[in-house]
Amino acid sequence: MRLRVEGLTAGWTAVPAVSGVDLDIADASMVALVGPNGSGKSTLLKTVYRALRPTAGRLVLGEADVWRLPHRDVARSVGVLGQDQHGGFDFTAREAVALGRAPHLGVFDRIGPADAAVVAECMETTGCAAFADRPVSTLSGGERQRVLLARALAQRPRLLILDEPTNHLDPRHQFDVLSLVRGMGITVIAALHSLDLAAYYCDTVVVLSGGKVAGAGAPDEVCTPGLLRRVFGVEASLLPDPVDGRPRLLIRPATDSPPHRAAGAAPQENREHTA
Ligand SMILES: Nc1ncnc2c1ncn2[C@@H]1O[C@H](COP(=O)(O)OP(=O)(O)OP(=O)(O)O)[C@@H](O)[C@H]1O
Repeated sequence: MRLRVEGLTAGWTAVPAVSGVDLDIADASMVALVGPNGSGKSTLLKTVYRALRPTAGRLVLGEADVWRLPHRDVARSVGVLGQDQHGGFDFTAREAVALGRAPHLGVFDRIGPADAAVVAECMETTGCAAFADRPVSTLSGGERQRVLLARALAQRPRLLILDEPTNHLDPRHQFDVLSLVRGMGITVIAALHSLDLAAYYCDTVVVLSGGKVAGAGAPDEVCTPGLLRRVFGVEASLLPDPVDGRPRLLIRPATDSPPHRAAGAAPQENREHTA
């Protein structure tokens, strides 16, 4: 589903956290939203899934203004894995994932066999089936993250919003989650802290800096050493992956960063005591 962001301004105080943002996100594309801490990534995503009303501008999903659509229509179209979601700690993992079917049920409907099949499939593809009957409160951070993703997928969204989806995940599960959503043929917008994963998996990288778009486009157009130095204060090299040729980003500290201390070296102030 195509999403157009037009002159979007939003925030929490008189000073907007994002301002004047224009983006045109193509149907079925995978977009990484990157930027330093506090640059406005979550704020922007919240305006899309209607957790924060913009103070100016529009979000057009397909042909409709997101903020004029009935709440239920948005819930049916937009799946969310948010940064501060809880996911039903009192429920089992299967029950928590089944909550994703709610927008598709009538007020008095109970989950039917077709819904149960969707829930089972989403748990399987996200690797949650093994702990389907365990209470969410007993799961590890990474297991819980996968349950929340399964719940978002159980909505069968046409736009999937992921706010730091790789948080808590080991490397294998980070790859699995991003490969999975990339292969679904739906529009995905993911706030990511790993610039390397952003470049490797996404069609488009959007860089936010101070609430404004500092760059947007294909990874090799946007992830340039100059832009990444300016926005993140790091040195970066974009190289083709030696195996599959896709873009990889090597990041190192900027030359003016505090000096790197060798692993295992005692901090200066402790040395006298340990000598
Ligand atoms: N609920 C809130 N109330 C007040 N200010 C907020 C709130 N949420 C975010 N902010 C502020 O808005 C700005 C943008 O925050 P936001 O969470 O969008 O950044 P982010 O790019 O997602 O950051 P991070 O990478 O640290 O998650 C920050 O200055 C932040 O302190």
